Amino acid sequence: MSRFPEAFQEETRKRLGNDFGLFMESLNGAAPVSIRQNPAKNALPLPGKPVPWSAFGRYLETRPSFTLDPRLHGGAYYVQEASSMFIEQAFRQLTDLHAPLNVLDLCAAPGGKSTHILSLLSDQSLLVSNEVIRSRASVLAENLQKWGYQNSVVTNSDPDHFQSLPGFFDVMVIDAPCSGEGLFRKDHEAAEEWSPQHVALCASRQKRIVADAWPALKEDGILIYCTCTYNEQENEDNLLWLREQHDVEFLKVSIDGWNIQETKKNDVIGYRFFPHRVEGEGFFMSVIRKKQVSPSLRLKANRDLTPAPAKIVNTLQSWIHHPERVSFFQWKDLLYFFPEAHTLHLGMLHQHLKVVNAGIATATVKHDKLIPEHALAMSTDLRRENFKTLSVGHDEAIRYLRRDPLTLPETDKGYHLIVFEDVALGWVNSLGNRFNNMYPVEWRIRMQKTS
Ligand SMILES: C[S@@+](CC[C@H](N)C(=O)[O-])C[C@H]1O[C@@H](n2cnc3c(N)ncnc32)[C@H](O)[C@@H]1O
Repeated sequence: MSRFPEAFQEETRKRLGNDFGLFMESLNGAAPVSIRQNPAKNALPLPGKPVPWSAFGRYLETRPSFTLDPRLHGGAYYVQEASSMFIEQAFRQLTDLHAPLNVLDLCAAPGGKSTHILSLLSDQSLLVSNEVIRSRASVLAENLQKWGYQNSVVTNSDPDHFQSLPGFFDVMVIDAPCSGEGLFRKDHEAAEEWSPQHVALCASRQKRIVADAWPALKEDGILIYCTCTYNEQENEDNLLWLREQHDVEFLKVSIDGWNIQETKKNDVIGYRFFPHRVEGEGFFMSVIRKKQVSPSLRLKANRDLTPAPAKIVNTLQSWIHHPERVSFFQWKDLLYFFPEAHTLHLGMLHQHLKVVNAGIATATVKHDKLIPEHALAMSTDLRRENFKTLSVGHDEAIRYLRRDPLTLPETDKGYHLIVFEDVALGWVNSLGNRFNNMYPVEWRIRMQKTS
C-alpha cells in the first residue's frame, strides 16, 4: 500500500492526468540537494549546476555533512530546496530592486526566504522578518545573524499586530504554514498528518493570516503568496476569497523553459512546481498587486533607542565599512548599528511589534572596555583589516565551532577573528598562549567528527 493518503492521490490524479504515474514515481525517488550562496560572503560562484531561476542557487551531486562545513556556520551559504528559490523571479521581474523598499516576510522561520530576499534587495531597503512562534523566531534570528546584513529586523508578533502599520510595506511575502503536500517525498510526517480536514484547517488559518496582514501593504504594493502544497483550497481559493473583498490584480511571471506549470483559476494566476517536472520539491506561488489606497503612516522618533555614548562611537565607526550610513545605538545592554535611513521605521516597529533583533549587535561594554559581539564577526560590513585575524584549517575550525580546546600558535593579546577559507567564524580572546573561545555556547556544534 502507498504511504500517501488515498484522497490526496485521487485529487492529484485528477490534476495531473497522464502525468500522475510519473509524479508518484518521483515521490519515491531521491530529493535533489541544493544550496543558495551568500553573494556578500563569496567572491567566486560555488561549484555545481545552477538552479535555473536563481542567480545564487546550486545543485550538489551528493549531500555533504553540512554540519561539519565551517562555511555554513559563517553564513557563506544556506541549504534550501530549489523550487522555493523561485520567489527571486517575483522580485526581479515585478519590483524595482534599485529602489528603497520596505519588505515584510511574515512567516519567516527558519529564514530561507528572508536570507534570499536580503541578497536581492539594495542596501537602502529594509527587511522585516517575522515569526509568530518564539522558539522559531530565535532560529530565524540566528540564521539572519549568520547571513550578516544590517538592513534586517526580526520580530516575533502575531500577524494581526501588523495592522498597526497601515501601508508600510512595498512588498509582503506570505510563505504560509500549509498541509505540505509538496514535501511528501522528504517529510514522511507531513504525509501522515495529511487529511481533508487538515487541508481545510490550514486554508482557514491562511485566510486569517492574509486578512490580518493585508492593511500593512501599500497601494500598488505586491503580495507574494506561497505554500509548499498543491491543492486549490490553500492556494487559488484563498486568493479568490481575497479578491472578493479587495481590489487586486494577479501578476504574471515569465517562466520560459523551466517546466514550471502556470495555472489559472478565474483570474488567479499561479505557478506550480511538481517534482517530476522540475528539480525541486512541490511549491506554489502567486503574485498579487494591491489596488486600493492605504492610509499613510506618520513616523515618530523612538525613545527606546538611546544613541551610543559619544566617547566610543569613533572606535565603533572604525570597525565597519561606511560608518557614515549607519547610526549606533544602545538597546538593552548591547551596542548596535543600523541603517541611518531607517531609524524612524525602526521606531515604528518597536512601537507596535515585539522586536527580537534590529541591525548588527556590535559590542558590549565591560569595565570601560568594548567586547566585540559575534554578530559583528558575521557582518558583511565588518572592516576586517582593522582586526587581528587567525586563519585556521578545517580541523581547528571544527574545534572552534564545538568550543573544544584550541591549539593555535601564540599571538598578541586581544581579540582575534577566526577565519576559515576567507569566511569569518567568530572571535577568540587571546591571552598570549591561551585563548578564550567566544563562539556562542548555544550554537556550538554537538556532532562528533566522523572521519
Ligand atoms: C512554511 S513555514 C515558513 C518557511 C520560511 N518562510 C522559510 O523560507 O524558511 C511557515 C511558518 O509559519 C509559521 N506559522 C504557524 N502558524 C502561524 C500563524 N498562525 N501565523 C503566522 N505564522 C504562522 C510557522 O511557525 C512557520 O515558521
